[in-house]
Parts: sequence; C-alpha cells; structure tokens
Amino acid sequence: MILIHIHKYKVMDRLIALEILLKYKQEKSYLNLTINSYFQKYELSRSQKDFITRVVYGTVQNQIYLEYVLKPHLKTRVKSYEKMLLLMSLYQHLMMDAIPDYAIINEAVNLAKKKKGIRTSQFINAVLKQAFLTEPSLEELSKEERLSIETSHPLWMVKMLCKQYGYSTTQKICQANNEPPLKCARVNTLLTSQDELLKDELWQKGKLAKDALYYQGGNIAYTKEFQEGLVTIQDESSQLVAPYLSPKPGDYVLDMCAAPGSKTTHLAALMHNQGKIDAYDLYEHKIPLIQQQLTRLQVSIVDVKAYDSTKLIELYPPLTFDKILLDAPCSGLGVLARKPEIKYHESNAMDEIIQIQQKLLENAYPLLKNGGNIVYSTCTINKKENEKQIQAFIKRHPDMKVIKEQTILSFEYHSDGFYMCLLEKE
Ligand SMILES: C[S@@+](CC[C@H](N)C(=O)[O-])C[C@H]1O[C@@H](n2cnc3c(N)ncnc32)[C@H](O)[C@@H]1O
Repeated sequence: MILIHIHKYKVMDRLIALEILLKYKQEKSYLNLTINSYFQKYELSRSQKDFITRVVYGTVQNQIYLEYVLKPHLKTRVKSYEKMLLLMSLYQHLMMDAIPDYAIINEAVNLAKKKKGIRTSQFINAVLKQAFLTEPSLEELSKEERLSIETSHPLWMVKMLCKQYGYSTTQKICQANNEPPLKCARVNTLLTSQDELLKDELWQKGKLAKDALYYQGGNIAYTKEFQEGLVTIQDESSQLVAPYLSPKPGDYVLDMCAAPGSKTTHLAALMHNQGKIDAYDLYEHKIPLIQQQLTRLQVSIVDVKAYDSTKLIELYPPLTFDKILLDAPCSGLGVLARKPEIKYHESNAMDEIIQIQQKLLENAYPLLKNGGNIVYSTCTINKKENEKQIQAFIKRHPDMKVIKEQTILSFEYHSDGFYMCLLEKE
C-alpha cells in the first residue's frame, strides 16, 4: 500500500486518473476493474476516490464531445499521453463547475513537465488556454450527427438506434446513458425480507422489481447486509429476468450463461432453494465468482461448471430440463451508463455475438422438456440481438411460441436497458 502526503493530493489524484485512462486506452481494460486495482494499490480518501472516479468515467463517457471540442486546436497528431491529459483537463473545465480554470491548467502543466519535459508542458498550456476560450459550434451538423457528438455516442450507434426506435426515443436513451446509475440491490429472500431491510432508511423500495432496494449510502459491497448475504448487487431490470421464468421448488433448471451468478442465485431464491440448477459459463476464471455468491447467499442447489454452452447438447440427453435460462452474451448497449467504454467497441463485434446467441438458442431447444419454458434475455436494446433473434428462432422451431416479451429502455426507470422473452415448447 502506497501512502500519499496531503499536499500532494491534487497532483496525485490527477496522475492516478491519467494512468487509469491510459491503461484503459492501451490495454482496452474494463474501467471498473482498472479503477479498483488502483484503489487497492494506493491509500486514498473517499473524496479522492470520488474525484478520480468522476474524472475517469466523465472523460470516457464524453470522449466524442471532448475530441470534437479539442480538434480545432490540434495542428498535428498528438501522442496518447498528451491527448488523454488534454481530454481529461477539458472534461474538468466543461463539466466540473467547482474547479477554477487556472487550477486545471496548472495541474496539467505540472503533470506534463514531470513526465515529458518543458516543451510538452508548454504545448499543453497553450492548447488548453485556447480551447478553454472557445465555444464549439454544432450548427452545421445533421440531427443525428449532433446527437452523436452532444451525447458522445458513435454515429453508427445513433443511426442504428434511430432506425430501430425513432429519433426522439434515441435521444432519451443517449441522454440517460450519461446519467449516474442508481445503486440497486436485490433482497435475498432465502435469508430475510424486504420489509425487514426497509427498517433502515438507507434502503428504499425499488420501482420496478419486487425485491429491489435502492441504497442511499456508499458502496453496497461494504454494507453489513451485503456481507451477511441479506442482499446482493443487481440492477432492477436484471431482477425481472428470473421471475419471468417462474421457477418452482423442485424444478430442474439449466442456466446456460451464469457468471457472475446474479440470476442463478435469484432463480434459487424463487425455488426456495429446492430442486436443482445446473449452471455453466464459458470461462474457468469466472466460476469462483459464481461460487462466492452461492456461499454468501447460502444457496445450495446449484452445480456450477466451466463449459461452452454452444456444445451443451453433447452433455445431456434430449428433453432434460423443466426450464432454461439463456441470459446471453450481447453487445451490452443497455448498460452504457455503467460501462461507457462499451460505446467504443467495433460495430462488427455484434455480428459475431449474434451467431453465438443463435448457437446457444439451438442448444437450449432440444434440452427443454415438452411443455417447458425458456427465458432468453440480454442487456442490450439492439433489436437484431433481441426480437429479431427470437423471430428467427421460432421460425426454425415452429413448436416454440412466444408467451411474452419486454424491452426496458434505460430512461424509463433509470435502470439498465434489458430485453427478455418467455418461450414455451408445445
Ligand atoms: C450477460 S452475462 C451473464 C450474466 C449472468 N447471467 C448474471 O446474471 O450474473 C453472459 C455470460 O455468458 C458467458 N458466455 C459467453 N459465451 C458463452 C458460451 N459459449 N458458453 C457459456 N457461457 C458463455 C460470459 O462469460 C458471461 O459471463
């Protein structure tokens, strides 16, 4: 653990924020994991952690807009270090009211001088002074281009969403994606009740899911309720998925894509911890994450293994399961408020994912008993991975029918965007 002296706070906070941003850029790492690894390395106060988190997330969340503002002030290509330092300084200038401009410029110049020398620091100083004085114009742009830049969503994504949902819904989605997400937990009904937890006013009743609670304090993972297994962290939209399958005590259930186990443990709670759940995830390293949840929440009916669920038909005879949950890997376009870095993934990554989703569905079908149910869900709002994927599936299998389906958009309940569909086999 590295200790930091008080007078170095400001420069140190920005240095850490910059290092996290550079690591994210160079290694394409997940922001939350990278931030956590830095918070474990350094001893930081709550306010330092809040500042670093805000600058890192804010810079990534608004990257397209910040680059647009910066562009007229850069005559040549700049290296990653300089570019990131400029973007994060610009973010503080445009979106963090409390910090005076001279302080932002001073800190940026100091960082540049230490790492790259006097010439770079002079360059940073000149570009920031110019950029802070000018107001960018979006007048000449089309409606879609303007939305893309104002809300920092790639143009291909804005166009795709406009085609699927229309402009005004897309605008609401993009704006909601830039708002801080609510802190939400699910009550573990195996150990306690919502009424019991609501006695503490830091917990408040959710709006959308039956067992949901919002938390008004800091990190839910540090609460006594979390550590005792009375609650688990899960967004409200995601909490609708397991009840969609209506699992009953005694059912034999397959959970095809289970890590980190939020829905597996929810299924078990709805089954009163009676019956059997076979849970799989492709990645060996994710299996302990599921096991930790099972232990903490005192769930004992789940058998977890690492396996490729596009080959599950090789493991079981046909017609094995009463119910199947396929919470499929997806483009993640419903969770951009939590994971803004997903916005910048290549658009063609979706084509590959659509093929995998299809293979997973093809493995679910023969393993389901006649009269049994499948819930297919994703945390994306891309219709090609949702409604269209299911339409193609039931065309291939006319004995499957859609009982109900639902899409939740992020602005409706200030929760994750989600799709879920309940299917039944004749
Ligand atoms: C949306 S996440 C599942 C979230 C989980 N159901 C929950 O509620 O905590 C999708 C998961 O699918 C897994 N996955 C991707 N491809 C897979 C495959 N071929 N077989 C099994 N799991 C896969 C990923 O590792 C990821 O953990």
